[in-house]
Amino acid sequence: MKPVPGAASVIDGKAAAALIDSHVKAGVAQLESRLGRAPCLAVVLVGEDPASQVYVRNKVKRTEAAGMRSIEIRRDARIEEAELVGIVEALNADDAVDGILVQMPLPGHIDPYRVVETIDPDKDVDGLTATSAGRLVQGAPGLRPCTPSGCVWLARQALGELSGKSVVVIGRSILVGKPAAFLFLEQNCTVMLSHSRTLDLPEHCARADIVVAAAGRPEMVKGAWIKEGACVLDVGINRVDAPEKGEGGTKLVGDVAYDEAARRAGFITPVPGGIGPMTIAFLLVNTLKAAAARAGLAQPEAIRGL
Ligand SMILES: Nc1nc(=O)c2c([nH]1)NC[C@@H]1CN(c3ccc(C(=O)N[C@@H](CCC(=O)O)C(=O)O)cc3)C=[N+]21
Repeated sequence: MKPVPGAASVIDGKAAAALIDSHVKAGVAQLESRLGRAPCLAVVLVGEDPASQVYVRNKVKRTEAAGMRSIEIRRDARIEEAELVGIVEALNADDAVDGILVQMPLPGHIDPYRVVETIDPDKDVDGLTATSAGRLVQGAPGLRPCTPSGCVWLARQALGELSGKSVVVIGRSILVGKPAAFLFLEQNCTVMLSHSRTLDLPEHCARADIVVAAAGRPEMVKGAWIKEGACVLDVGINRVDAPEKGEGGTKLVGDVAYDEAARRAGFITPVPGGIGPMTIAFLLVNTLKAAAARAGLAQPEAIRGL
């Protein structure tokens, strides 16, 4: 792909995710006979948050479409921490379960760290446990967080070899910002990890070949900050009021002021239809990887390099 000045190529995350899903499906077919069963992802959803319900439904649908087994465990928001920990322990002990995802956020009376740390690191398809984070930092084999994996994959599609490129990551969350910094470092990028206390963020962005916006603040990254031709990856998914859609209307926007940024960027991901679908694609990739690794089998050819 070649950038056109003044008109960014819009990265189609849905199409990219569909391509990765098809590789996963082929990989499942390659692995299944040696495994003697389908790879299996278990999703645990606590409470009734409507956005979470949508994501979980999408995950289940795409897991099954790729030929994998899906287990969905739903519990009332009043569940006690010990019971939730018990559910995770049972999934750890179940040899037919390859991946465990506990949907965040959890209700306030539950310590998310305690629950996450219960997950067997070899089944940690979110890459959220301290063990997975340590493996990433050390460059050791392990499961990597899905959203940052999607960011790196799309940046490689857009820009090719990433070695030496400068990256500004905005946001230092455990699930996205911090692992994104280390995954781009693994690609030999020069990484700046910025956050709410960073001074002169526009000046840092102006030098970045790749901007990863993951602060959770609607449209905070302005078009004028973006270097001509840069690759802008918008991780934010913010539901905001949209009075133009009538009373009570809402819409989804990212962390990037899209229209402005698209006039300067070489490549940009939209919201929705950008990074979001890639997150689920890499969740499926991780489930397949976990299934192979746990069985002591080689990674299926179809997902090599993912
Ligand atoms: N343990 C855990 N792991 C997660 O990975 C995790 C989580 N908890 N809690 C919630 C967030 C959110 N998340 C999304 C995944 C896909 C889309 C996605 O595919 N969005 C579509 C549709 C958006 C829409 O229309 O609502 C898009 O951006 O095009 C969005 C959000 C994963 N999360």
